[in-house]
Amino acid sequence: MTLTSPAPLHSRIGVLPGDGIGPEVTREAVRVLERVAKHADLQLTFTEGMLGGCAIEQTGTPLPAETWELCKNSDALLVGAVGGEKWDSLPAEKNPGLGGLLRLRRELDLFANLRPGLSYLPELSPLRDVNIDILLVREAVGGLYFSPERGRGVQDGVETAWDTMHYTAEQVRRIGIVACRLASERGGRLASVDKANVLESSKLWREVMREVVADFPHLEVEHLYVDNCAMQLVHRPNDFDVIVTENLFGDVLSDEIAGIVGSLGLLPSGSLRTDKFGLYEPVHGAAPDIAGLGKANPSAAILSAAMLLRHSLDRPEDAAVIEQAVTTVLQRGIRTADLANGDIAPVSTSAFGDAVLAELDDQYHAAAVSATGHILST
Ligand SMILES: NC(=O)C1=CN([C@@H]2O[C@H](COP(=O)(O)OP(=O)(O)OC[C@H]3O[C@@H](n4cnc5c(N)ncnc54)[C@H](O)[C@@H]3O)[C@@H](O)[C@H]2O)C=CC1
Ligand SMILES: CC(C)CC(=O)C(=O)O
Ligand SMILES: [Mg+2]
Repeated sequence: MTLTSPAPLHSRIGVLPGDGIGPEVTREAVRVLERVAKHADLQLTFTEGMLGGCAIEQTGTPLPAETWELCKNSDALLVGAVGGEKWDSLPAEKNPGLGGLLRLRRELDLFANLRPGLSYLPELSPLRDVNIDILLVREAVGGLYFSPERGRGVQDGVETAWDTMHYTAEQVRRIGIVACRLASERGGRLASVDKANVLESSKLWREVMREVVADFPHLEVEHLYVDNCAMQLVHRPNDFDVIVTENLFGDVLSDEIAGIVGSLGLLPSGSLRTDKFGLYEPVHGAAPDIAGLGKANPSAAILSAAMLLRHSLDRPEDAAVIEQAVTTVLQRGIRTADLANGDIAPVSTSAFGDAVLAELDDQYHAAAVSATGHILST
């Protein structure tokens, strides 16, 4: 999707690896971008910053001022993941998720969180006959995660906690328009997901979405309650094209889509606004259960780097080369532990990255050869 002006020739990438497997998978994504830069004559500079639990340990806050400066002085951000048991129950401003990553998305107004779920290899799905190409469009700066009223206390003698789901019509409208435009560029089908039989915020969501889709009469539109959508995704996954939904529902449904594709390690994301700036990160979290073991699948991080090239740097061809390289490596049976089965011995995170780099070299070499005809003279 093109939202505005061309990217500069030299681009500054802010890298926030975060916690758990974040640094392991981000390292592979940076290696891939460096290799693409070499082949495709791109000038990229990478500057690393702290976000999340690692930042709390060093500075006492999940989003330190230096990180904020780095973000403001970058053309795009590559993020790993944040969080861990040690910090997850800290109060909002100290919490790696809420006070770190979510705050960053919100303060940078990165409202359009695109989460593509693609059957890179249909056989990886735990379901039969699945071949999906779903784009989940998640509203990312409103809703329950940014409750204007949240809290905990004793009310009428009863221990109580509360969060409030809050949306303005304008917040719904702008994400709705993005989703309709994307659906128009893709398969022409849109599912708007809410819980309008119960929630006031969802009643508004549905009313506004009905108004928005009226301007896109060529789209085939369905409005689904989120519980039904969760079921339909398993029942008829191939029927979905673009799904648009609010923040919490999108968070949950994107993990479900990852499960349908075959692993959380396969789903990338990009959080965009109306200029070229974007934040790119895997859908998965910090996975403390496998952190430091070299077991993490770096595909989601690498594919997020591809999204960065496509959406922030106007390099769709290079993005496609990365996506093809990841697909080819998976097809060759080179897989990390989350995707290996009895017949396939798993490779490490960095070995998977090496295989993607080798594939990139092959693809760029083949493209150069076919452009010059050089192969005929060797
Ligand atoms: N975007 C972010 O920064 C997110 C952070 N989190 C944080 O991450 C921590 C763990 O949360 P969980 O609910 O366990 O979610 P998670 O996404 O980290 O892990 C869920 C399951 O998927 C596996 N998994 C995730 N990514 C993988 C990869 N690349 N390769 C192979 N397996 C992978 C994990 O090993 C785990 O079994 C928590 O502290 C949570 O707050 C959770 C979700 C998103
Ligand atoms: C910090 C978490 C709420 C992030 C998350 O799970 C997500 O954005 O998918
Ligand atoms: Mg999530």
